[in-house]
Amino acid sequence: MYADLSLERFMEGLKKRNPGESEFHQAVFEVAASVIPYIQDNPRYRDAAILQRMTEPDRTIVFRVVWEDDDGNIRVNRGYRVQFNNAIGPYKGGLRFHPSVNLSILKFLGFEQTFKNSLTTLPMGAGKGGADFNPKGKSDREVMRFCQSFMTELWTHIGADVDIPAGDIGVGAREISYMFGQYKRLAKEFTGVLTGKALEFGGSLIRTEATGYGNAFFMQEMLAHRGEGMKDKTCVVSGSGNVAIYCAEKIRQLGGKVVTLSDSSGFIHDPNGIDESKLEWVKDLKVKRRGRISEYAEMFGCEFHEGKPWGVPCDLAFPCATQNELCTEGVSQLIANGCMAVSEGANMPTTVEAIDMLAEAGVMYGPGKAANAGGVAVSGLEMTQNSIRLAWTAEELESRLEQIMVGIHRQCVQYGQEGDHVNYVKGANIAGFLKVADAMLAYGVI
Ligand SMILES: NC(=O)C1=CN([C@@H]2O[C@H](COP(=O)(O)OP(=O)(O)OC[C@H]3O[C@@H](n4cnc5c(N)ncnc54)[C@H](OP(=O)(O)O)[C@@H]3O)[C@@H](O)[C@H]2O)C=CC1
Ligand SMILES: O=C(O)CCC(=O)C(=O)O
Repeated sequence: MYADLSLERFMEGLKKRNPGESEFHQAVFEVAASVIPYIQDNPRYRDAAILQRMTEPDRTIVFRVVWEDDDGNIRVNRGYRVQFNNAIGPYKGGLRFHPSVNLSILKFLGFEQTFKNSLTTLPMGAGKGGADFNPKGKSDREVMRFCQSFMTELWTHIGADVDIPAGDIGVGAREISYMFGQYKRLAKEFTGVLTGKALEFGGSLIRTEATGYGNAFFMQEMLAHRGEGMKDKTCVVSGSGNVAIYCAEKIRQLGGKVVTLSDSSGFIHDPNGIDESKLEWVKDLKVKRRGRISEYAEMFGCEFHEGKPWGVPCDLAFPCATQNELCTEGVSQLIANGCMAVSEGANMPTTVEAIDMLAEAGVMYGPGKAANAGGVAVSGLEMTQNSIRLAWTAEELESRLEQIMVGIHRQCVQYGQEGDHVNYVKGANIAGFLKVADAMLAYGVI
């Protein structure tokens, strides 16, 4: 029935079934382009319609979230959980609170999560959720009331062996704590139903750092594969949230020099490098005071510019803010300045056309589903620790994280080697696909 499976026909069908979901189309296109040729060579996946099944979420839950602001106004938001695929473990993936959140964005994120979680080698399926709620400018009490209302609706759909949400944009330790407290109250049970929890109630050391650290480890592996290292490399990092901050921290520890950070208002350029004490100041600014990155320029006497940081000369680039933040214009600047490699901390930060340009220019490119898998990997380790009711040390966890990132790099090389270079997109997509596809084949037609 699917003997004539072609990328064009597949994408045509997908767009027809999911109209207007441009981010979801983009994420599927990127995977299908490398996986369809593999499926054609391995017809058991084609005949079982595995890719068609993998691109349809198991289910999508959409709900109203009503809460009261500090002035007594009743506010209404929309909440979601997309339970994408549980072939290799319970649904697992973050929650995003941002005004741009819609079904297209959550489906792209849930789809990517399927491959990412498979690459970690841990038993985790894929899900993603969130709400079009904007935590910016809200008081702690407002955020608490929103989180409690959100969880009041979500809690019956999740569970420690069913679906385990975590953080993403706009959801950090504060939000996870409010949601965990409400889950515990409603379910009358204390289980590891969320990850990214505080240490006092079942959280894991290194989870806060994991995505950013993992991204720096992945870059280190790509460089080592070419006989290079991080030492003395000038690095451009975008974002100034959880992923960006800890990516910058690990880059510095590995000997690189980070010269930019950004937020949605613009970027700072500090040619002297963002050292440890400046980074501690940024953590306080972003996590406690919830300020803007422009304040860094005032504090440390450097430049602040509107726009994105890709025009700043660098050896290495780390997009760590959001989807489609690195377009053809930014990639042209990176290439013109001699950038050697891009490693994605964010999910799908580089557009399809920009990825093609990087490949043509021979710039190494680590896609997010491989390079930022460290966060969900340590979430998986948090689940393990919750199950055995033990807490591992930071050293143990960081070493496991590094080994997982080395293993992901190895899988990319195994499936992505093309002549004398590695196609990391192809490698990550095929390696991630195989484990999930084989599990789905084993289950029969469900
Ligand atoms: N947290 C995790 O463990 C993981 C996160 N990721 C991905 O990493 C990325 C960053 O997440 P995280 O650091 O957790 O989120 P945070 O909310 O902690 O930080 C997000 C950062 O990105 C900036 N940003 C958000 N939206 C935009 C936009 N439209 N344009 C420009 N800048 C923007 C924010 O700036 P501002 O404050 O101005 O909005 C902020 O600096 C996301 O793509 C996420 O999906 C991937 C794997 C795991
Ligand atoms: O830790 C998790 O479960 C989720 C991390 C995440 O949302 C992601 O990998 O994009």
